[in-house]
Amino acid sequence: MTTVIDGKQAAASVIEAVTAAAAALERDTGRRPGLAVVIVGNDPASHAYVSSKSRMAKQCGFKSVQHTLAEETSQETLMALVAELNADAEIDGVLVQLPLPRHLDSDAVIQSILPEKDVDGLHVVNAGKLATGDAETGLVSCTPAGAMILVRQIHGRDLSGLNALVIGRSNLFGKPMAQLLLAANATVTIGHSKSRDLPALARNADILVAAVGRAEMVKADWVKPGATVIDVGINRVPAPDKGEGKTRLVGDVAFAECAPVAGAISPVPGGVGPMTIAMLMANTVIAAYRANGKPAPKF
Ligand SMILES: Nc1nc2c(c(=O)[nH]1)N[C@@H](CN(C=O)c1ccc(C(=O)N[C@@H](CCC(=O)O)C(=O)O)cc1)CN2
Repeated sequence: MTTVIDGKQAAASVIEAVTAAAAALERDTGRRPGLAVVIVGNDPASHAYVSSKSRMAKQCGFKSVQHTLAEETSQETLMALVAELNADAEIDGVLVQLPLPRHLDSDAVIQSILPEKDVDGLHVVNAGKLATGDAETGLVSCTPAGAMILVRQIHGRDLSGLNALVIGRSNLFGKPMAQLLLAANATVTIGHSKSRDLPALARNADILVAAVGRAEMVKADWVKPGATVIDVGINRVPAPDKGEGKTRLVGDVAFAECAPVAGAISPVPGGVGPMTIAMLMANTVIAAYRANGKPAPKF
């Protein structure tokens, strides 16, 4: 029987623990964790994600600040805002929603966030700490951290002897996911658009993580029987059955055909997606504990 991994339930458990940790910090220090979320432009999906982040931060008992900037915002204005948030003692976490409009240099903006406030885990200092195994002082990118919690539900903390394939090599997901799997002792391969035979690599994987951004690309004959399949894709495709112009959300994995072959599989929606926001809250509470000189909770 295939296990369908419930990301909403896992996210709810993380949020419960974050809320308790935030309340304990406020009791001890009189300070609540503070999260600032910055969005530039008009992308409707990004606005929806940012609203969820701000709402969830409030629900967790944080000070929650949202900065909504116009599409034509200059690099200087955005960097000045990040500098202001870096200097704000009430703000523990700064997140700039991606993607930014094309005229802006995302990397320069992300690298200007103080590493200790980089709750997206994208600063080179945090990426470097992850790569060198420093889990104690760094911050890990939210989606891979969340995906790893789902993997742990199935396999526990030690992945010794298991082959893992991560399809995708982005800084936001593929690279940190591979590092987390490696740190848990898996034998890790990173596949991407230039890999010679992705289906063959996938068939060798006990843990198959798909983050390619191509709707339902992973087919049933890519999946090793009994494998754990983690789908990180978020693709909107036309859904004429729902009415003209309507869309539905699908992952990078063809769920209906892969589920019967897999041992465990995360759905889209309701799998990794909800974990992204939960882990952002976890990173913010971790940053707040550290800023107050207290040992940070683990998630
Ligand atoms: N600065 C960042 N930008 C972006 C990140 C990020 O981690 N940091 N990730 C994505 C978008 N994202 C959060 O920002 C995100 C994506 C998806 C979900 C989610 O809960 N998805 C639901 C479905 C939601 C829907 O119906 O559209 C699910 O999969 O169940 C949360 C957050 C890019 N930008």
